[in-house]
Amino acid sequence: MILTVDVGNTRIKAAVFEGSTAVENFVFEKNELEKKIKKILKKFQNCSDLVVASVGNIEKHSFLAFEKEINIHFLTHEDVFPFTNQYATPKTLGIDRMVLAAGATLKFPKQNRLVIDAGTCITYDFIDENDNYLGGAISPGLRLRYEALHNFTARLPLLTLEVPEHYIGNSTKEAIHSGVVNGFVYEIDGFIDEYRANFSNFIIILTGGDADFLAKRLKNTIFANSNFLLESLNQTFQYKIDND
Ligand SMILES: Nc1ncnc2c1ncn2[C@@H]1O[C@H](COP(=O)(O)OP(=O)(O)O)[C@@H](O)[C@H]1O
Ligand SMILES: CC(C)(COP(=O)(O)O)[C@@H](O)C(=O)NCCC(=O)O
Ligand SMILES: [K+]
Repeated sequence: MILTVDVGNTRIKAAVFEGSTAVENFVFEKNELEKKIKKILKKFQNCSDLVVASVGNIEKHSFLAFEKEINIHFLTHEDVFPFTNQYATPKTLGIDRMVLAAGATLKFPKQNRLVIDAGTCITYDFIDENDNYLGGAISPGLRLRYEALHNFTARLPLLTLEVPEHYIGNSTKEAIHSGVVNGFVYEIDGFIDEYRANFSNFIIILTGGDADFLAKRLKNTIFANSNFLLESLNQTFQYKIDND
């Protein structure tokens, strides 16, 4: 069994895999890391490897306490990936984006793929049918948009997610909800339309903490898979074993 851990900028997601099946999923905060991992390893004593992708402020040493119990693989851009990286700054490419790109490449061979991860940030990653990773986009995620409006103005309240009644917001609150939620949805539909206009035959993978919320609201029909990053981590690790 493999324990996969995704350290994002908001929270930590983990899953135990038996082959390609996620047996159990976990979500927790950064300050709970050691306690939670300990608990998971106690429950799943057959776990042989722990595979981590971190873009948060959690480094390899945070896992050293488990070194005696389990093999630790803290992925970096120096690991083997199943695509050709054409990003101009490959060393600064987020490891989460590399893992998503690897998962998309392995799971959907010989086609263009667009991965959209709606987490703290929205990331767009495009891998063409010849397995070239071309890049994509980074923009603020849903909660970040609400927080930014409040943090960088004098008069805007901090609101939490509510679906706007109308695109014409008729109060401060409604205007903010419309700007954040509709802006979020229009942005993603706009990007998808742009890719569609330029590439035929491509698959879209939608993931991240806001994926389910989004999937229902996009003009484009896409199925959300909020487990795609953890599944991709599991697959990237298998690929690393086979190709190292
Ligand atoms: N319980 C929750 N705590 C925090 N964010 C949540 C929660 N449920 C849904 N979200 C949404 O998930 C987004 C963060 O997604 P996530 O994939 O966890 O981020 P990251 O991978 O960057 O840590 C936020 O924009 C927020 O709207
Ligand atoms: C863009 C990100 C902050 C997204 O993080 P997340 O929303 O998954 O927490 C992360 O992938 C990152 O730090 N990237 C480095 C810059 C780049 O990918 O080019
Ligand atoms: K993201």
